[in-house]
Amino acid sequence: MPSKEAPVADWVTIPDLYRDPFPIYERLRAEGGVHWVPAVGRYLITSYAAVHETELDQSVFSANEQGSLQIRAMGHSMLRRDDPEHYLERKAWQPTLRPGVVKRHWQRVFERTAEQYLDEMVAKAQRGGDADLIWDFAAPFAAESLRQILGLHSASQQDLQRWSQTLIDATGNYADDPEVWAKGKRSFDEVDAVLDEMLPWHAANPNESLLSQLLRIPDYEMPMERIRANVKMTIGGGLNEPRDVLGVAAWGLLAHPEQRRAVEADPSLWQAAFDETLRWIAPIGLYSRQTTRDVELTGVRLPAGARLGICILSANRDERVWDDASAFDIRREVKPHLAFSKGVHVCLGAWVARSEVADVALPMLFERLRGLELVPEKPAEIGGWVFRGMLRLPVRWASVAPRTAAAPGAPAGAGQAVAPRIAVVGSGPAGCFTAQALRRRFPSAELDVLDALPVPYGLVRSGVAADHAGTKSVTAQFDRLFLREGVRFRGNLRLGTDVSLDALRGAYDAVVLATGMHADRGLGIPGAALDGVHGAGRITRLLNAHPDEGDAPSLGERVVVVGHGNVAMDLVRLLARDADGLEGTDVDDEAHARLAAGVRTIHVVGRSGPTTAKFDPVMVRELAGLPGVAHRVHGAALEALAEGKDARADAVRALSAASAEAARVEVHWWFGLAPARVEGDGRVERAVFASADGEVSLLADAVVTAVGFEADADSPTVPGSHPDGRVEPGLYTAGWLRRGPRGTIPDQRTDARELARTIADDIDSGAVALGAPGLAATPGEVGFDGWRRIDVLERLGAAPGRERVKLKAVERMLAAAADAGIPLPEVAGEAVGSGGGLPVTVLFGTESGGAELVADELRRALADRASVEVRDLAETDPSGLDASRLHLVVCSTYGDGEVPTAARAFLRALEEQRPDLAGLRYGVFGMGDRSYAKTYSRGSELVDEALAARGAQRVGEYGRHDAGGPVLATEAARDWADGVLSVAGAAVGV
Ligand SMILES: Cc1cc2nc3c(=O)[nH]c(=O)nc-3n(C[C@H](O)[C@H](O)[C@H](O)COP(=O)(O)O)c2cc1C
Repeated sequence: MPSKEAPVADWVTIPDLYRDPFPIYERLRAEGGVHWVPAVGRYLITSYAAVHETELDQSVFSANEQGSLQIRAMGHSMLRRDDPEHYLERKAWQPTLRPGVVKRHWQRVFERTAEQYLDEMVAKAQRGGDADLIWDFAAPFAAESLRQILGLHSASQQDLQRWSQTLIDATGNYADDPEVWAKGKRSFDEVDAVLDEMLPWHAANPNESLLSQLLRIPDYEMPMERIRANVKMTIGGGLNEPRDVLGVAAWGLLAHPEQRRAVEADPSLWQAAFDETLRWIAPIGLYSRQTTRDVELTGVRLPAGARLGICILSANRDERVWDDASAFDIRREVKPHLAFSKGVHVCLGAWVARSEVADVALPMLFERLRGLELVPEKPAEIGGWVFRGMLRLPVRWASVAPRTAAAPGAPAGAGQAVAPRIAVVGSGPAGCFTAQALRRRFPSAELDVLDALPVPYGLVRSGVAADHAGTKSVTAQFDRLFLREGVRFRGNLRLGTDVSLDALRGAYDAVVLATGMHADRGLGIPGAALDGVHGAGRITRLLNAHPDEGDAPSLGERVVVVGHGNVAMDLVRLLARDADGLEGTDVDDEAHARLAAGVRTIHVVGRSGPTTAKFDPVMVRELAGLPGVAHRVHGAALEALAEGKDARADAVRALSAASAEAARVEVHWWFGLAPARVEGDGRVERAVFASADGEVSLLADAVVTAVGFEADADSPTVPGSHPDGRVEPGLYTAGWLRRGPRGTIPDQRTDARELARTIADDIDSGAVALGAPGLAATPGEVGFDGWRRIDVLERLGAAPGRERVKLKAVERMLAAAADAGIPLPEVAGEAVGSGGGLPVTVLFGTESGGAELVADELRRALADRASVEVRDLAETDPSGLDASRLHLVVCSTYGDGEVPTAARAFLRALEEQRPDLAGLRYGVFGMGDRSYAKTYSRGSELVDEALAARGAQRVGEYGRHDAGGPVLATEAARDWADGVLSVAGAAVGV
C-alpha cells in the first residue's frame, strides 16, 4: 500500500474531546487512525496498531519532545527522556515500586489508608453530608498512599491533591493561561521546599519510601534537579491513575449489577474488573511523542519533528482488537490493553495501582458498604481526554459492615452447596489443564477425565516429539491431578462408541469436549493423493507408537517436508537423528528405523520468509546443533536484516554457520516457495513449487505434509465455531476443538482457566443446574491404576538407552491394566517437612520485580517438598553454582529481546569464565510479553542457551508466561515448577 499524507481532521474540537472523546476517536480510527488535528496542534494516533508501533521504537518516536509543556511545568523528568538516560532514572525509581515490595510492605499501608478514608466518608454521611466516592474516598486514599510511598511526611494528602492537579493543569496548558502557569509554579516551588526539608531527614532515617531509597542507590547518584523533576512527575501521574481507575471501576460495577454480583461472589474477579476498567476508560488518555526522522506510520507519512498525541483511550477501544469494545465487560477475553503503556516507558506504578485498587480499595468498598448504589437524582459525571475520570460520583448505601480481620479480596469459601459433576472428554493437555483449572475453582467437584485409549495424555504421549522429554514432562503435573487431587481417569471409553454424548450430558452437570483434531490437512494440489505422500501427524503418531496407526512405511532417501511450523521442525529433527541421537527417549525404534534409516536428504519448504515463518526459533537452533547434519539455506534473503533484531532470522543464520563435516544427512531449507503439484507415476517422484522466480522441482521419494490439521470426520463439533468454548450452557469445548489447531501446550493452561470461569458463571447464574447422577462404571473401562500398571510394564520393557517401550496394541494395554501381578509403585508422600527434600535454588532475573515475586512464590509453594533458596542473578557467580542443587531459573526479557540489566553480568560471566557445569540440572521459566512477537521470552532463552553451552542439562517443561495474558505469573510458575520437580525429584529418588 503506498503511503499518503495524514488526513486533516479539522472537525475535531477540544471541548468535544473533553466531553466525550469516544465518538470522535471512533471516526478517526475508521478513517485510518493517524490524522493531523489542527485544534490540538498535533497528529493524533488513534488505532491500536499505530499506537503500539510508536511505543516500541523510541529511536523514531521520541519521548524527549522539544518545547514540552510538561518539562516547563514539572522539570525534565524521565517521562520526557529516551534511553539510556531514561533508563538510569527509571532504575532508581524501581526498587520501591517492585511487586514484591508492594506486596510485603505497601499493601498494609494501603489497607490502613483505605480503612481510614472509608470510615471518614461513612462518618460524613452519618452527619447528614452527601457522600461522593471520588472526593471523599478515592482521591484522599490515592493521595495519602502516594504521600507515604514518596516519604513526603511534612506535607499533607491535601497538599498532594493540590500539587497534582495544578501541575497537571500546567502540563496541559495549551491555551497558555497565565493563571494556570502561576498556580503550577506555586506548586512547583512548594514541592521543592518540601524536598529540601525531607531529603536530609531521609538521609538520616533510612526507610522504605522512595526518597529514602533514592539516596541509597549503590552505583548512581541522581542529580538533584532530576530528583525534583521526577518527584513532580510522580505526584502528577501517580495520584490520578489509582484515583480514577478506582472511581471508574466503582461506577462501571454499580451501573452493571450483574457484573457486580459476579465479582462479589468471586473475589478473584477484582483483577479482571481492574484491567477491564483500564481498557474501557484509561485514566491517562493521551501522551506525547515526537518523531526524530521522516517516517511512515501505518501507511501515513509523518515528517521529522512531528508532534504526536498518542491516544490510549482510543487504542483501547479499537474494534479490530476487541469485540463490542465500548461495552464494560469484566468477562471479556483478555488482550493486552495499553493503559500502562508498553515499551520502555511502561508504567512504573502499575503494581502499586493494582494493589491499591484491585487488592485493597475495591474489595473493601463493596464488602463494607452493603447495598452501595448510585444516587439517581444526582447523576455521576465523567470528563476529560488527556486525563479522564469521574468528576463526581455521588453514592449511598444501606448499611456498613464492621471492619474485618480478613484481608479483603481473599478467595471465597467452598462455594456451592451441591458439588458439580463435570466430565472432560480427552486427556490431552487441553483436557488435563481444564481439569486442573476446574479443580482449583471447585475443590469438591466430582471431576472425571475420559479418554478413548486406556492410556492418558493424548497429544503429549502421541504428538509431542519423542526427543522432547522436557515438553512431555508436563504430564508430571497431570499425574498429580489423578494421584492426589481426586480427579478420576476413565480410559478406554470412546465417545460415540462406548458412551454417547447424550448419555454423558445426562450423567454430568457439564461436559467439556477436548478430543482434539487429528486428521492431517491435505495439500489440495495435483498429485497430493499419490503413494508416498504422508501427513506429519500420522508420521509423528507412528514414531510414538500410537495404536490407531498401522506399520510404518519407508520414506526412502529423499524426503520433502512441506511446512515451516513446529510440527515440521519436530519431524525434520527426528528423521535427521540416528538411533544414538534418540538416547533416553520413548521413540518407537522399529518405526523410526523403517521411516528414517534410509533418509539422506531432507528438503523443508515453506511459503514465507524466515522472519514470518511459524517455527519457534529455539527449534531451529536445536536443528543447527544436531551432529552429523549439514544445512543449506535457499531464498532466505537475510542480508538486509541486521543481526540480533529478529530471533527467527538469527536462528536461520545459525543453520548456515553450522558445521557440515562428515554429514550423514543434508537438510535443505527453502523459503518463499508455494506447493504447486506432486509428480510421479503412481507414487511420488518429484515435488514442484512455485516461487517469484519460477518453479523449483525437488526429487523426492516421499512428501510429508506439515500444513496443519483438520477436524476428524466424527468430530462432535466444528472446531473454532465457539471461540469462547461454550457451545451452550452445560456443553463446552477446549483445546484444538475450541480454537482450531493453533497454540502451544502452555497456551492451553490459559484457556483452561477462562473456561473454568465460564462454567462457574453458568453454574452461578443457574444456567447449568446441578444434581446429575454421574456415569456408572462401564465394562472394560481403565482407571488411573490401570494406566500405572501399563506404565510400569512399558518402563520395564525399555531397551537400554530408552525411557520406555510403548505398548502399541490396545489388547496388550488392557491386559497389563488388569494384571494385578504388576506391582504399583508407591505414591511418594509430598510433605517431607519444611526445609527437607530436594535441594533447589531459584535464580531470578528481573527488571521490574515480577520474576522476583515469582521466585518468592516458588519458595513458599515448594517448601513442603524441597529445601529452597532464592537468589538474584545479579548476585550470582556462575562458577559457584552447586551441581548438587536443582536450579530453577525465572527470567524476564527486556530491551530488544535481552536479559534484564541485572542479569547481564551473569550471562557475561558464563561466556567469559566458561565454567564447567556438567552435572548441573536446571529448569527455565521465561517471563515475557507475546506482543513482542519477535523476541517473546528471548531473555530466558539466552540464559538457557548459555547454561546448556557450559554442559548443564535442562530438565522438565520450558515454562513461559505472557504478561499480556490472563494467567498470573505466580500461578503458571507453580504449575511449571510442580512438573519440573516431579521429573527432577524422580531422577534422584525424592
Ligand atoms: C521496556 C520493556 C521491554 C520488553 N521487551 C520484551 C521483549 O522483547 N520480549 C518479551 O517477551 N517481553 C518483553 N517485555 C515484557 C517483560 O518481559 C514482562 O513484562 C515481564 O513480565 C517483566 O518481568 P519482570 O518484572 O521480572 O522484569 C518488555 C517489557 C518492557 C517494559
